Amino acid sequence: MALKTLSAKAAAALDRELMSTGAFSLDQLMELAGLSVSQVVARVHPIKQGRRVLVAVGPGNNGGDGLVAARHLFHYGYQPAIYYPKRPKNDLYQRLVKQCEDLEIPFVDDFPAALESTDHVVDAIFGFSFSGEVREPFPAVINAMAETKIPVTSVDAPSSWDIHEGPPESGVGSNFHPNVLVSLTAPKPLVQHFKGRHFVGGRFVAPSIAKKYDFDVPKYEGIDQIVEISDNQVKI
Ligand SMILES: NC(=O)C1=CN([C@@H]2O[C@H](COP(=O)(O)OP(=O)(O)OC[C@H]3O[C@@H](n4cnc5c(N)ncnc54)[C@H](O)[C@@H]3O)[C@@H](O)[C@H]2O)[C@H](O)CC1
Ligand SMILES: [K+]
Repeated sequence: MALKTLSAKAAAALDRELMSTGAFSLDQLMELAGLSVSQVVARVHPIKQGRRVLVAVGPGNNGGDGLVAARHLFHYGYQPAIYYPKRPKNDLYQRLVKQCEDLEIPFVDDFPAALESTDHVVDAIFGFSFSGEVREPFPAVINAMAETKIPVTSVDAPSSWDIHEGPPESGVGSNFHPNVLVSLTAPKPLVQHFKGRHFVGGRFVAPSIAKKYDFDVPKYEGIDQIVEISDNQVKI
């Protein structure tokens, strides 16, 4: 099966469709997206390789996926820590933070310092709504993720990459190549520039909606929320 990519515009429209005609709430979609991310981390970084996972959380829904993933990882036995410098006031994010606080997951302020004591990193800073040049305080975070030897799993997009064109030619993000990518619902065109392990997650799209948006739902096995795919399965 050839997996088609979704443009940033189509991915945003799909999200709106799932929450209107699809009758999902944002909480539900984010829970399933974050659950997929947690399953990918557990698959690529089994707990015996180290329990500590640093989750970098951005200001939008990509960040929300990261908060959900941190909660699930805690319940699997990992020791997550969360870097969340820009916190919107909205109720959904506040509830996700409270759920993590109740688990005593630490919130850290100094991302480069936190990188010194972790075994894996989740990049949940920006997803399909990222555009332009990376604004403060995120350039130092992207640079640190680009330079570290610790494996990085990016949620939906390597943060700072253009959703269609991939890594910027110069400046922040030009040298950022995460080890693992979890595309949510469908890969975005930037995957043609991505060389690491690639998974699709977000097992919630009805066939009728996928057909309307002209993409294929990958074949998930059993009860898995994720499926690993190879480069030659993706059609740009
Ligand atoms: N259908 C699904 O699979 C679902 C996907 N989800 C995830 O949601 C993101 C998209 O979320 P959205 O809130 O639209 O945007 P982002 O998180 O990508 O980013 C918006 C956020 O970032 C700020 N921003 C944008 N550009 C910059 C910049 N250059 N510098 C600094 N800050 C920037 C902007 O102001 C916003 O605050 C998708 O990728 C999935 O990960 C959902 O969970 C639902 C289900
Ligand atoms: K990301």
